[in-house]
Amino acid sequence: MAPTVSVDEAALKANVPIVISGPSGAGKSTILKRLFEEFPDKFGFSISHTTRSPRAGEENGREYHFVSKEDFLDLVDKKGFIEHAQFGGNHYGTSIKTVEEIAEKGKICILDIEMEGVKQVANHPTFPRPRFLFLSPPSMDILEQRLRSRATDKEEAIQKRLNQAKVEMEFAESGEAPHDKVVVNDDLDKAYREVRRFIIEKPA
Ligand SMILES: Nc1ncnc2c1ncn2[C@@H]1O[C@H](COP(=O)(O)OP(=O)(O)OP(=O)(O)O)[C@@H](O)[C@H]1O
Repeated sequence: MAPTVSVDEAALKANVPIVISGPSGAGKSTILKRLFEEFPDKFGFSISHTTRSPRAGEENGREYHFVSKEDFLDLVDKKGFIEHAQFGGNHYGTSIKTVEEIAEKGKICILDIEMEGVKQVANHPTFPRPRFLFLSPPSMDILEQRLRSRATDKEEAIQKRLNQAKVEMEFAESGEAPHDKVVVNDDLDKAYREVRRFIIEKPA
């Protein structure tokens, strides 16, 4: 058994990371963009590791930390990822070190993670529990309208996202979900204020 990587618990407790999740199209990017614009120095957005090759214009350490499959799997063994997954033959993961370095700079790390990753973070053996925020669309119909008007996906991709959204909503409503707060993104300004309050105001 490989030894597990060490964790800077003090830094992660002083600046508790925030995990934001929610179906594709719920508005996570829109709300986070606003938050980073309003507070340019307060947050860090974690950069993932991947085994896929860099695309033209991508830089190691900017879009991703590009690593070999061997190094990736070695870090998996050492429990060095708070969550990781495989898509299309490539591995992707969020390392403890990346999140920790943001906390050590006195910033709050914001993690935009999908449902399976959320489960892994919540069940990680050594990583201190972050705070979990779920962003929900007001309804499936409105989610569908937003995905269509975003106009970034083909029909098949939209159907896939909607099916996955149902699974995510069911999980969020189940007792197993770790979410500390659910924000419904109906009116964008209102949802933004709720997200900001949750993120900025630490729990008592
Ligand atoms: N409250 C809102 N009212 C109307 N439209 C909204 C609202 N919030 C977000 N949108 C729009 O919905 C679309 C989806 O939002 P966004 O891309 O931020 O979702 P996301 O959760 O980041 O999705 P993904 O996980 O696929 O990146 C965008 O076109 C955005 O402008």
